[in-house]
Order: sequence, then structure tokens, then C-alpha cells
Amino acid sequence: MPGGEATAYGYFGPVGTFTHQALLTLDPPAPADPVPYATVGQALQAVRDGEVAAALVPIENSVEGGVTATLDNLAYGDPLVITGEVLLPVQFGLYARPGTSLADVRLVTTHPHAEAQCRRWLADHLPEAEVVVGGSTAAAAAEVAHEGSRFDAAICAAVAGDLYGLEALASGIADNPDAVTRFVLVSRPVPVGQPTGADKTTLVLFMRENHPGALLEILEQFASRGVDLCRIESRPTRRTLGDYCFSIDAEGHVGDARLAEAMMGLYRTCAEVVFLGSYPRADHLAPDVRPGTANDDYAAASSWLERLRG
Ligand SMILES: O=C(O)C(=O)Cc1ccccc1
Repeated sequence: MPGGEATAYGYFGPVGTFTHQALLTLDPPAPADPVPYATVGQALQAVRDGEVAAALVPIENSVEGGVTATLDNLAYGDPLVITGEVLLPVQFGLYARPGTSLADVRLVTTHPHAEAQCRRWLADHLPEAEVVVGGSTAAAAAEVAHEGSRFDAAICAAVAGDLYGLEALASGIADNPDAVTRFVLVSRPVPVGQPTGADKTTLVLFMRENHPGALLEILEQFASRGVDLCRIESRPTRRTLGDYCFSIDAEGHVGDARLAEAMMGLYRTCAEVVFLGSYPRADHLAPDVRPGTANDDYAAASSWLERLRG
């Protein structure tokens, strides 16, 4: 890295992806000259290699669920942490080279999440067309833009359609017009930021051994401390069929006593707890703090115990 530490951010590109649009809304803004990577894996590896200071990647969609490439890379790759998140409403259109009409469209390409979110529209309007999923929505637009491309159309954002010189054959084609995608800003491990009062913490939990109620025991650690979960999904541990870990977003910050206590409970009872960061929520929603679970309540309980002991 000539000239010292990298300062630029990487993102799941190329220019015109939803991730790129999300990057442009970061607050504080991303440093100039962000670097596009063709896959989530390459963007995260660039962070590990110190090529970029951080990378923005998609993690979750309100319609399609988790982005497994991101979840698994963060769970199993060398340590990285999430330092921020961005929410972006996503809208899709069908874009083709100028002169193409809807009736000409036989072969469509796009990102798997875009295909999943436009399935009903495709079945209704292009029942004969084949869809081939590929890298990203913007890469699909760039591919279609090539004269002689085997693809007739791409599903992508209007920004990408315009950028790659395509024309809209249809817009607003998502089956759910209110879909939102969540993106996370990921860096090499850094000291965790201060709690803001509206934070999220991402964890991956590996169980000691499967037994009846194992998931319930994990959930109890959160429930008994009044910690709400914003996302939970099981992912294969890759060890043996039927063996799963849990990828979880919990409300709160590792600096909040109730979440810290829940995490200590998980540390005691799980085989492994991977901490992927505590960071401000993009929606700034403060949690509903249940009676007896505020920092002061834990501090008072701790002082009481000290008095009893001594
Ligand atoms: O392919 C893109 O543009 C991405 O950034 C990934 C994606 C795909 C579909 C919805 C949201 C994000």
C-alpha cells in the first residue's frame, strides 16, 4: 500500500449497483474514489488485505431474506466487523439495448435477489423468457449493453440502465414495491464505537451439541434480559448435514449491560460466539427498555451483590 493505510471504501459493484447507490447515502460520506468489486467475497477480501479501509456489501432484503454470500463470509472468514448499516428501498426495471421491444426478450440476466423479487412480473409478462442469474444488477446491465450479447434484457435499477445506455422496457416491476435492502459497512477489527442508544449487534452462535431446546436456551439468554432480536437465521456449519449455527442481529450495543449479560450467558453455554460488531441502527429506532433491564438496574444489582459479599 504505497503511501500508508488505505482510506478508500470498496463496494459490491460495478458502478450502478444498489450497493453503489447505498454507498452514496453513507453518513458520514464515504471517502472519494470508492473501489468496485465484482463479488461480495472479493470486496470483503480486499478489506482483509488492507486494499481498502472498509467495504459496503448487501446483507439482508425485506422480501428475499439474508444474503448468504455475506453472512457466510463474515461467519467463516478471517475476522471482520460491521461498523455501520444503510437501508435502501429497491426498485427494479427491465432494461434492453435501444430498439428492443418486450416481445423480443427471450433471455434475461440479473442478480439472484432481483430475479427473486420480480418473479411474478416475469411469469405474467415474459412467461417464455429464460432468466440467467449472475454477478450484480449493474454487471447484468453492462453485459446487455454489449452489442452481440446473448442477453436481451437486464433487471436492474434505473441508474444502471441509464449508465450503460439501455432503455426501459418496463419499470416498477418488483412484486413487492416496498422492498428494502440492508447493507453493512465492514472493516478489519477496530475498537467498538460508543453506544448511541439506538444500536444493533451482530453475532454468530455455534452450539455445543444439538439437544432438545438448544435454540430455546439461546433465545432465553436474550429474552430474560429484555433484548429483542431483529434477525435470526440458521446457516449450515459445513461440518455435517443438519448441523447449523445461528446468525443473529440483536437490539442494543455490547456496551449496554443487558446485551453484555446476554452475551456472557451465550459465551458460557455456546461452543463459540463470533462477535461481528455493535453499530448504530440506520433507522435510529431506540429499543423499548423493559423495566429492570437498564444499565442503572444492572449497576444497582451488582452493588447489592457486592454489599452481600462483603
Ligand atoms: O446487484 C446489485 O445491484 C446489488 O447491489 C445487490 C442487490 C440485488 C438486488 C437487490 C438489492 C441488492
